[in-house]
Amino acid sequence: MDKDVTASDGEVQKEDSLDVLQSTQTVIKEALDKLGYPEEVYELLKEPVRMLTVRIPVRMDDGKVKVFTGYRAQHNDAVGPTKGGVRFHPDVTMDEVKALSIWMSLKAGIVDLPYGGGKGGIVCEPRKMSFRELEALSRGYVRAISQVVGPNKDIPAPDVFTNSQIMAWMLDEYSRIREFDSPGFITGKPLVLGGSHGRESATAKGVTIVIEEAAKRKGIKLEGARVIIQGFGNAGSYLAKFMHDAGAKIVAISDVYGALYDKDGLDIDYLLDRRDSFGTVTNLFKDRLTNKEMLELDCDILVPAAIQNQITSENAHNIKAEIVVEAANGPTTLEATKILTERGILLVPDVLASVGGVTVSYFEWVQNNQGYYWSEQEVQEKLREVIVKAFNNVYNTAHSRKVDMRLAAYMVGVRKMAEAARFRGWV
Ligand SMILES: NC(=O)c1ccc[n+]([C@@H]2O[C@H](COP(=O)([O-])OP(=O)(O)OC[C@H]3O[C@@H](n4cnc5c(N)ncnc54)[C@H](O)[C@@H]3O)[C@@H](O)[C@H]2O)c1
Repeated sequence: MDKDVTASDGEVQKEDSLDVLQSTQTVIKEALDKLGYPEEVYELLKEPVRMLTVRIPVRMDDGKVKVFTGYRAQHNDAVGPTKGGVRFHPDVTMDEVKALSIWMSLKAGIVDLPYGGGKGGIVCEPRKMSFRELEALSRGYVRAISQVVGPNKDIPAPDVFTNSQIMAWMLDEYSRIREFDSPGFITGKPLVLGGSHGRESATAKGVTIVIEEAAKRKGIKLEGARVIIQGFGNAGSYLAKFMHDAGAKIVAISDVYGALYDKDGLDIDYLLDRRDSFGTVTNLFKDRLTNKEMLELDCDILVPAAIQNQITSENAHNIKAEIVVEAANGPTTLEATKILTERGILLVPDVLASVGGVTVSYFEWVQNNQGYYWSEQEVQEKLREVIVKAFNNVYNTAHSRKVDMRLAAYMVGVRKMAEAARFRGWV
């Protein structure tokens, strides 16, 4: 069975998140070694500098109090304040939050933002909670972490199952506690509360730009290119739309229920129209493939945009794509990365491919700080500039240092943080 993000088997999920932390640490170690940093730098960067666990009591609609567990990890603040999303999910674990905070540091380094990485999570089942309960939980979380967050300390954002409404409640709670309006405390806000144009589709826009750059390197024209996208949620659905608009042929898409395939290209507008708010649509069709079958179909570009551990040593030999772009976090194992690279497939790793979200979050924070707001076009132009530069930097590092794209991305991502820590006299 696919390991679902909604899997109820807590043990399996815990093992997965430990794997994610361990494999992240493995690549960080390799990157620091390649860059010639001593062991103490790795000792500092292998774990967050600060990890807070909080208990949040919430009076539920039935009158009883339920106490939720939440986390906030701050990986490293040598470069600047930490930044990263808060996820609401029943399977959130401390190790997962730690690993995700490290990834945020790497992403910030790759796009050269003045941040370190942070991440938060609350163990809860938001799909079974009322609006009122979600508001109370969001406000309770901010009260519990208010001492360690702030516009110049640690800046939260949306993540899995959190959205602009939740960011608005969190902003309001923080502003009440501090007794002044501080829109730069959180990003991913509604536009009327200081949100940025282009934030919602930023991740998919970033992935689209990365695909354009990767396609150029492989001599593939996007017009008519055959694309497979796993996952039809926020990332996958916007991406399908952008790629479709760019003239690519989306031959397959999938969600948790299965995959749809048409070698002549799917009707993306129709599927977007029928998709529900959880990113599912394939359950409306009888003729479905499994996710596993879909990943091995013939195509030019494959984009895993759903969950982790999808391309492993078991199926990496059967992937037909020339380019694999990881829109999801951790969809390819380290073993599979090696296999794909040896086969000449251009793999764009998650820490590079999905930087669009944090980049536009940064733009939002900058606009909040200066109190001057940009047009959609300005946001898009600045995003393209940042992502093209980051892609070139990683691609060139991979070639000049003769390493795979994942290790190259980690080398680029970790360098600024390590240097900043050194200049500060920490290591
Ligand atoms: N949305 C963002 O801004 C953003 C930013 C960075 C990284 N990501 C990563 O992209 C991935 C998708 O995020 P999202 O925001 O689109 O999530 P989402 O919850 O909106 O959508 C997830 C999609 O994956 C599908 N899915 C769930 N379990 C599956 C399974 N076992 N097999 C196949 N499909 C499955 C769901 O049906 C849905 O279509 C995640 O790994 C996330 O961490 C997202």
